[in-house]
Amino acid sequence: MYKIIGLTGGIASGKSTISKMIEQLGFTVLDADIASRKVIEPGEEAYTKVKEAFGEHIFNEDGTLNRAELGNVIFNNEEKRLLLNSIMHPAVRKWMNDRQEEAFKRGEKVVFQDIPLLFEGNMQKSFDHTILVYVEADVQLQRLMERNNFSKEEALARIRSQMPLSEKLALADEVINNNGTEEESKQQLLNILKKLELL
Ligand SMILES: CC(C)(COP(=O)(O)OP(=O)(O)OC[C@H]1O[C@@H](n2cnc3c(N)ncnc32)[C@H](O)[C@@H]1OP(=O)(O)O)[C@@H](O)C(=O)NCCC(=O)NCCS
Ligand SMILES: Nc1ncnc2c1ncn2[C@@H]1O[C@H](COP(=O)(O)OP(=O)(O)O)[C@@H](O)[C@H]1O
Repeated sequence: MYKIIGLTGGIASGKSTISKMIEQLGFTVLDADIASRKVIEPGEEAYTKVKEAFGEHIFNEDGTLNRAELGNVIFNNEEKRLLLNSIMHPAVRKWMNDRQEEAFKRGEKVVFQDIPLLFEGNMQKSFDHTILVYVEADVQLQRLMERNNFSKEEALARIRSQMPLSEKLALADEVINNNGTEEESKQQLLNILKKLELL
């Protein structure tokens, strides 16, 4: 039987950190952030649609997406964010599902999908299990400001565009509390994978 595991959290909660650990154990992890970069390369369908919807000013002179500019637009304007989501998310889902099929054809039995907006998109039914990477709000803010060199306002605008992690707790099957050290989180991950009989 094939298994599909959803890994989620919030911005800077530690999804990539946990994803790396999962990959080191030999599993395939598909990353929705990578998918969202692929589907907006020049020539792709989402590229044309985003250009029509948002205009030339969010693109660089070489035609590539100016990510900082589009980020400034959508993290400060809910209507525009939902518009971008409506263009990007079907393309991201298709990219992820195509890669997943390839992994299963290679003979893999389990695939993880790292999706920041899994619960916002009400996608839990598509997964056999969901794992939430959780941190307290103050830790999330601190780590985001440090990782991206964001001001408090820039960081809060991004955090507030997502469902609070405290609300995601009730929706997840399994939780990794990533407030502590990476080693502590790794131990929690191993326990969950053993419980799910994946190790
Ligand atoms: C707006 C955008 C161009 C900004 O690009 P960027 O500055 O390079 O930022 P990233 O793509 O690395 O995104 C940073 C984080 O913002 C959050 N984020 C991205 N798009 C978001 C959205 N539409 N709504 C809420 N949060 C979003 C994610 O949590 C993301 O990843 P992380 O949790 O792994 O840190 C880009 O985020 C984008 O294309 N977003 C739309 C696609 C999307 O919804 N992606 C999320 C996964 S499907
Ligand atoms: N347990 C931890 N202790 C200290 N720093 C951490 C821990 N987990 C993640 N980080 C750091 O916090 C930031 C956000 O983690 P990251 O894995 O990039 O989150 P996400 O993929 O959810 O956005 C990164 O700079 C990362 O190195």
